[in-house]
Amino acid sequence: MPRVLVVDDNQDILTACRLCLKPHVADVLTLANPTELMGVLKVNKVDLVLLDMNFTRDASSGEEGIFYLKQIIAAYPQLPVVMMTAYADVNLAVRAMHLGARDFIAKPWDNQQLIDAVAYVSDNKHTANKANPAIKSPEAPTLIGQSEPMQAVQRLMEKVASSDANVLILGESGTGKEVVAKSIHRMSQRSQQAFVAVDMGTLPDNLFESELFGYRKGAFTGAMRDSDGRIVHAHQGTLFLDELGNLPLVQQGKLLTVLQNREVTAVGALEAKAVDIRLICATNENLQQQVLDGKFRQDLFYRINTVEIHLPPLRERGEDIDLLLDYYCQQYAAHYGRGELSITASDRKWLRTYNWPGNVRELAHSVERAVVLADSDTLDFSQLARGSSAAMQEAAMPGTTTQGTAIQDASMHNNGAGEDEFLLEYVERKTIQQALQFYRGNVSHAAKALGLTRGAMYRRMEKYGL
Ligand SMILES: Nc1ncnc2c1ncn2[C@@H]1O[C@H](COP(=O)(O)OP(=O)(O)OP(=O)(O)O)[C@@H](O)[C@H]1O
Repeated sequence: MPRVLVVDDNQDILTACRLCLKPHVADVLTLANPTELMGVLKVNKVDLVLLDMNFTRDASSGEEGIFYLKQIIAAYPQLPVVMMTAYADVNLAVRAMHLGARDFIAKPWDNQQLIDAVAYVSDNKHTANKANPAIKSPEAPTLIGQSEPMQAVQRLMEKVASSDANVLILGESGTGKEVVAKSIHRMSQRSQQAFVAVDMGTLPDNLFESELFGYRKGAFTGAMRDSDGRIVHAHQGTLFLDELGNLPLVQQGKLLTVLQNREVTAVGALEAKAVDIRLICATNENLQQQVLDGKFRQDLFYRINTVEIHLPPLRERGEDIDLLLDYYCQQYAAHYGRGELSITASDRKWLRTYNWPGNVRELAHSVERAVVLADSDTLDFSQLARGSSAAMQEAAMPGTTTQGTAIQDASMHNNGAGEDEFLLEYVERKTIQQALQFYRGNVSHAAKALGLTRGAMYRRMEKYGL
């Protein structure tokens, strides 16, 4: 049973959470002052954090909640965080989940919803959100792909795996750079050692050194014990630095020193520690151009790109689209306990020509959504098709595809990549469901709480089959 920390500056909410959760979890810790959050996490073992979005200092923007969420994720990437939002905060909930919150619950909730949310996240604590798992588990999904460009990638991976050469993986977002990194690790002689992934894109500047190099007790306020950094964790294994293109120049210099000397000095330490790591980096930026623009150090670039692997975008992988559709259809059908599901020939034809801006990640999410929403044993991709034509229309004539309310506003900001769309729909559906449950099925009350007209509410209920 999990130990839960509830962070909210409203004492009534803390008391209500404690009373409601106590019989269902190992322990409930409560904290009214969020500035003490990181200190509390340092000295208490906690399995889940329930974090309010809106603190009184900054009552309505949610920025403070986002700020604390980022802090937790940077310092404790595996710790699940469930955000507590208000009904109108659909945008914020989507943003928080993008940043790595595992789930959200909208206020006001009824007790069962709170208990269910905590139980769900603790049961699924290993199914990490994409933005969250900075130290990622080494079980890599199979790299699916038979197309000519993917066969070339496979051949290169096999060659490079047996060496200790540094590898730079380049490709658009969602093309599978992390899957490739994990596969190389698995095929390498280091496979029995750690695979440590660090998302440089979400690592705050001020935590760069302490996270990567570690720190000694007393090195700075709050450093209450010695801590090894991620590089030491990866000793004898593989260190995967994701989103390297975003690293500021000063930090590039520090990283280069470690790579050159093959040793790290923890913050506050007098002596360096020798490390033996295999380095794999990934980025969707054009690093060569960044070198030319003076944004990326040339010496670091040469050190990390001993072997470069270019992952082609999904739209250039031809028959792989069919393979991936089948693979994910099977996976999700099994996961959601559905029987055999199929995709019509005409849908397949369209899916082969769709340009998949979010690449394999978008395909996986689209199939998952279609499986979840399937009313028959044939998957329906019309939502994806509608989304893509709306996005094209929006690109051609901005402003023509959007309307008014809080919930509709949220979709305006998220009409781009498939992942955003998926999260938005998840958040929207769950918020509506929760409001209906809270108001015991009274549509008018729920619609009012959500800031929707009854018509808009019914349209959404129909869309989500509620
Ligand atoms: N060839 C593939 N076969 C099966 N699954 C894949 C493949 N490529 C990617 N995926 C899946 O697609 C999703 C995105 O992959 P991954 O995170 O490796 O992409 P990425 O290029 O690292 O993205 P980003 O640049 O956004 O970090 C994951 O769920 C991954 O399992």
